[in-house]
Amino acid sequence: MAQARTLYDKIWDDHVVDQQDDGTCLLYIDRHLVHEVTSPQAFEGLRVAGRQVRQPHKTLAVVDHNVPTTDRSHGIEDPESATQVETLAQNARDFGIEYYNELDRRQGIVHVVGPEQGFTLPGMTIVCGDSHTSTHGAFGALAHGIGTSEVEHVLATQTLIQKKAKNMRVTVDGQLPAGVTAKDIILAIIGEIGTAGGTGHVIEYAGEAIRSLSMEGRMTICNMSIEGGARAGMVAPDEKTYAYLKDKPKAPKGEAWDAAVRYWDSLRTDEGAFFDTEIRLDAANLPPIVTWGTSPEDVVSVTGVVPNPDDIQDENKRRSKWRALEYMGLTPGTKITDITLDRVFIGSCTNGRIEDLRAVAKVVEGKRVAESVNAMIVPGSGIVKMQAEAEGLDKIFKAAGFDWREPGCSMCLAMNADRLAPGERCASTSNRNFEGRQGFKGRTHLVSPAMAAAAAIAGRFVDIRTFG
Ligand SMILES: CC(C)[C@H](C(=O)O)[C@@H](O)C(=O)O
Ligand code: SF4
Repeated sequence: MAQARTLYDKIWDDHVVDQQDDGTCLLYIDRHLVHEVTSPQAFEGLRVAGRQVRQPHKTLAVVDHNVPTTDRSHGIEDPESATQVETLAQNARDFGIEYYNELDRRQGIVHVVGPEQGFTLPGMTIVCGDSHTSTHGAFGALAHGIGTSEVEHVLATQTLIQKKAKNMRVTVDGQLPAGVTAKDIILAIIGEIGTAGGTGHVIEYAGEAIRSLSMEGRMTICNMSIEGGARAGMVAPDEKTYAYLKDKPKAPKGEAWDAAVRYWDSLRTDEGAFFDTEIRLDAANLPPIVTWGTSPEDVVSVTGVVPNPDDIQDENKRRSKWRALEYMGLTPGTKITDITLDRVFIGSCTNGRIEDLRAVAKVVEGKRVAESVNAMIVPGSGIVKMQAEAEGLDKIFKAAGFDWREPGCSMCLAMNADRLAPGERCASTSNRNFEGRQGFKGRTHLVSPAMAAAAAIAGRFVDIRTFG
């Protein structure tokens, strides 16, 4: 009998082109996503070497990080952003790659766009010069970020040099309580394993709570795998995956679809397959989570208090957590629900999809954003924006006092004009709370969309389970 294999093993085996004695492999890459930040030198490298893109139709380019989220119909004012965007446009033209520019409805954050177009499919190897490429693993794909020199390598050869990672399984049993979401699951996992917990591993998320999640929820989970140190995260494909992908523009059609589904059905971890590391969590016990520090592992229940770093044994860790508290302007023992906010950011490739916006609308409908808070909602893509507007969500947001923007990465990392002022405190649905992430000396608390929405209304953190 053939050896039992994990989902990761199966996709890996199906893509190995060559293997060296030391385990170094050449892996075939099915899909390559390209954005404006990590691609300019890669294209320049091709030019210098006089090379072409090996398979242009397996490559898709989109601008997301630098674009302003205000009206772009009259061009981009900021000269640096304009150059970045124009460079990608030129590279796409020169190398014959499909490109969604800032005025294209299909434009958006690369990790929202791929699945939305059916460019992302189960069983594929997917790369992008961006760490949150792990998002696409929600479809049962092997998807991860690569560096700029690797972007050049993939453009030129449609392959990548890789060594196989270890297998890790995170099983989330039980059912999520009302008000607790995929975002809380992944923050809880990172809180448990730490930001280095997944190092050297590809994580497969399994269990009842994961199966119950929508594709959007699974994307939120896989998106933050990288924050737990893993190379990639994945969820085995199932009927929900197929329902999401069916009729997407680039998904297979007719008989090709049926054949694809038959293959996708084989992408399950076999009974008895080996995992180097196993973690188990019960969804039923999870509260809504808020981060208090400058690492995604700094998590606490909304009902809790800011922890005291003096309770930490390890001296280095104790010091770094004190530094985090100082940066965040917080004192141990402060109730999370006593923390007031200046800004709220709803968006990003973690939580900028339609389901996230629906969750926000449900919380804020008929209410007003607190006087002291400036709150913005940035849809993950033009398609998300259109869908939200078709459902009238934009009206609910604007009536409540939210700023409704054009799609892009925006204040997730503040590469455009959307940023925190020094000292400003923000509830954010994004994935990183590092120092300066949302603007110099800005203070970020990571939360779910519903928690961010409630915080915007209350002007401070509130427990979404009892908010109304
Ligand atoms: C700019 C890009 C390289 C970066 C990443 O790799 O993740 C960004 O998307 C981020 O989220 O920090
Ligand atoms: S939304 Fe944020 S995390 Fe996602 S790709 Fe853009 S900058 Fe990176």
